Amino acid sequence: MSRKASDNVEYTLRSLSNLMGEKRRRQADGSAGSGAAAGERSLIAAESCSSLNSAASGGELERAARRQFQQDETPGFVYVVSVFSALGGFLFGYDTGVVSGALLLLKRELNLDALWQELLVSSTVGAAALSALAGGVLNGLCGRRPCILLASGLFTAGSGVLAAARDKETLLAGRVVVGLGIGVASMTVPVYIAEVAPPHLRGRLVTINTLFITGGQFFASVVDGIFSYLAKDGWRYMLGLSAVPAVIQFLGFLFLPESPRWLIQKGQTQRARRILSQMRGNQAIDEEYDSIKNNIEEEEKEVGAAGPVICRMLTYPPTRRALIVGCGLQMFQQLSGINTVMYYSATILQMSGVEDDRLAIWLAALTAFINFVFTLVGVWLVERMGRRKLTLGSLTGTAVALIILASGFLLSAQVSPRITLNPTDPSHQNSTCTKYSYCNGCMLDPDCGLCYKLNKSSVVESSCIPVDKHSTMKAAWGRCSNESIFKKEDLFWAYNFCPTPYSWTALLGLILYLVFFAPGMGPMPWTVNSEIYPLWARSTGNACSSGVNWVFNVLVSLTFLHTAEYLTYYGAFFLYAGFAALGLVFIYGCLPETKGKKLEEIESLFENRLCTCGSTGAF
Ligand SMILES: O[C@H]1[C@H](O)[C@@H](O)[C@H](O)[C@@H](O)[C@H]1O
Repeated sequence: MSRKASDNVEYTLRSLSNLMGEKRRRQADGSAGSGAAAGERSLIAAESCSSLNSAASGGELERAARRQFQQDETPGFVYVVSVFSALGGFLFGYDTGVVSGALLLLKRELNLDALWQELLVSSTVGAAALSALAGGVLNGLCGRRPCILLASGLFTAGSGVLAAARDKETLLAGRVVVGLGIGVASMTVPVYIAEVAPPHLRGRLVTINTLFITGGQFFASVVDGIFSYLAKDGWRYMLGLSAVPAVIQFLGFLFLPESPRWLIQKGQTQRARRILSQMRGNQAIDEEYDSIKNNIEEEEKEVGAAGPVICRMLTYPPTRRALIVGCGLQMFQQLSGINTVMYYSATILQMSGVEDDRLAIWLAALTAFINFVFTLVGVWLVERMGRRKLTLGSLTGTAVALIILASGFLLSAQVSPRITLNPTDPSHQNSTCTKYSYCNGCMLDPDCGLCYKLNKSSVVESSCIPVDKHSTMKAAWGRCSNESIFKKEDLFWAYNFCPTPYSWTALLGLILYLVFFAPGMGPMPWTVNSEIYPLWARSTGNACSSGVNWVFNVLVSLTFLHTAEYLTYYGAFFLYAGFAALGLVFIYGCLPETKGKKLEEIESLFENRLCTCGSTGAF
């Protein structure tokens, strides 16, 4: 740095600290009239900014100084608004997570077959995909606040219908309504938080939404655990409980404000100014307000306002690139298999030697807890490491963990115990279970399980028997058909897994997977999408990318069992590892760093050709 430049920097920092001292003094005096003070503050900000601009390392320094200037000034109101919005994330997590436990009870009480169970799970995710897409139009037309109110209204209505349902058709209707709420919330909440947050806190506050998603999933698994002991009507509590946070959010948002950025776009400038200054406390808002306003005007000049937003997005290169990056991130999040791993976690843990089947539901809670705690690590890291490094690091770890997980299944398959006994079915019914000579084939058949004894640690006297239709915890007939008797006789029943000495490898893979996935690949796709689109394209961009997330969520979960049947479990997890590796290449090449930038500055990051980020030397 030249002498002149460093003098300049020093001068700038000194004047800034003087200004801050001055400002604090004035606050303590409490003497300045608010109007005059605001005017002065604007001048101060303008002055500090213009001198900063002339500094040698201009942009970077300006941002650092601005951050310092603003750090302890963020009013609590921004946090309150963010937490109330993130209740949408909590409901998203709760309602997607709670259904597995509820189904265990429902299938017995309402005699649900496999198709209906599948319908009750996928209808919600399918409805979420559709409403996330429709949410783009609603957000653009009505604003963020009415959409959040609509989502919490849908959550409340849906949980009411579910709790009171008398038949499976009503249950299906309730699950669809809840799904519609999830879709709208999943695309609106991150956008709203990003628009009200100051730049230096934006990543952290939006990531809190994902923390609430994983928190909701964890809470759901605990509720599932508690109410699973209540065989009659336990599911009503499980499904109905989400009405509580939904009502709280609805009531809260009756009093919370609209996004100032949306208001400026709609020409409601007075209201926007008032809300912005409420969000920024005693800081000068003129600079931010002007930059948002100028940006909107420039965007309209550059891109025009005619035609559907999605067409304008696709024909304007920076937004087209942002859309590819946003949708790609969401696609790779789901293709890395998070929801399969979560869903399958109880079995993986059982494989590793946990024998008590009652524990299965609590083991799922443990997995959800690890996911939650490590999302918290993401909240802590996002403003330190930045989005790019965090996502790259997280996906690398996720890919390695998937390879370990897959190897665990592979090793287990290779030493899969032989089936030594072939007892005949007392009712002489035809079953596929008798055709398997190794446990591995028996475990992959959803209709069969392994009944065996242990001699030291090796499996002896093993047979592949049809599973009981009402409970996967016991066999339909024979030695393992009565839980209390077979446990006394030192017999074991394995459904969906094979007892092998390598099971711990899968357990290690599972834990590593969550530890790496949760801080980065879990939250970053949502966080990055909330900030990479210019205002005119933000609702549509987020609607599309959330839609992609939900569509791939359905695809991956629905195809898992078939994939496992064709490729076996280790094949399925190697496939996810392959997707994660592809995702790494994509993210390395295409994801720019958005940390600390104003939303209005981010568009410029997509001005260069797509996938040139890796060549700029930024990790
Ligand atoms: O970011 C979230 C989070 O990682 C959840 O745990 C997962 O279930 C969702 O599919 C994902 O979108």
